Amino acid sequence: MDALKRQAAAKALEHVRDGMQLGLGTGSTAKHFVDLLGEKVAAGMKVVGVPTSEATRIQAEQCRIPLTTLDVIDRLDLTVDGADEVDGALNLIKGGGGALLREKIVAAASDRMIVIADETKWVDALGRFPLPVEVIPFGLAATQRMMAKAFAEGGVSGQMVIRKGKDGHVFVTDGGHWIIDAHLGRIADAPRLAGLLNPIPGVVEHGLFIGLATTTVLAGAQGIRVIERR
Ligand SMILES: O=C(CO)[C@H](O)[C@H](O)COP(=O)(O)O
Repeated sequence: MDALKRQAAAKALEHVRDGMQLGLGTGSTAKHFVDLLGEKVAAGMKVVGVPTSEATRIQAEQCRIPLTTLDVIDRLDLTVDGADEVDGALNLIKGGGGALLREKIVAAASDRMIVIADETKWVDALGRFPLPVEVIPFGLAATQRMMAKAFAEGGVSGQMVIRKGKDGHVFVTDGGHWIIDAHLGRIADAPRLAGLLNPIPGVVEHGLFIGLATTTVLAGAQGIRVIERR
């Protein structure tokens, strides 16, 4: 599986040109991309990156990839990131690694977003992977009640679990928030559900990435498939 992730990352690297401003994703697949990009930079390629998490920032610094922020530049040419699920419309579930907020800010500031993944991430409908929702701890029960209402209106339901870290404590995001993983099963209309979650005050962001990915690179046993958004 790791070899497939690296293959997808290598394919995405073919889209990187000298002088590009890049969003750098988070997770085990994006980690391969940052590694490979670091090799290009060491060989003389000139790019600048905006990392989507502290983990990626540390990795990119180790790889000596020049970094900047969205306070200094206003647009990115390309973001390359992983995903937990990708559907046929290239809508995504992201946030398995807990970086969904910065990932969405960076993707939204990018002209293009290439999603890199092994083929197990390709799904008919989003939702088997629990939907990460980043929330403010204050008033959590009220937020969860509003989320349950949004889920019901969106035709889904399921358990909401506050994410814990490996140490057993509540997982805290880079932004200081918590994550609720919503076990919804199958989301028939992901754009509609995204629209229902957006206005909830205690919801900082959710892991439905609608209309952001322009390309998906899927690596499988039979080879690499590149799927462009229609
Ligand atoms: O959204 C993410 C992090 O917030 C990741 O991109 C997603 O979880 C996929 O990770 P991996 O490449 O390790 O399977």
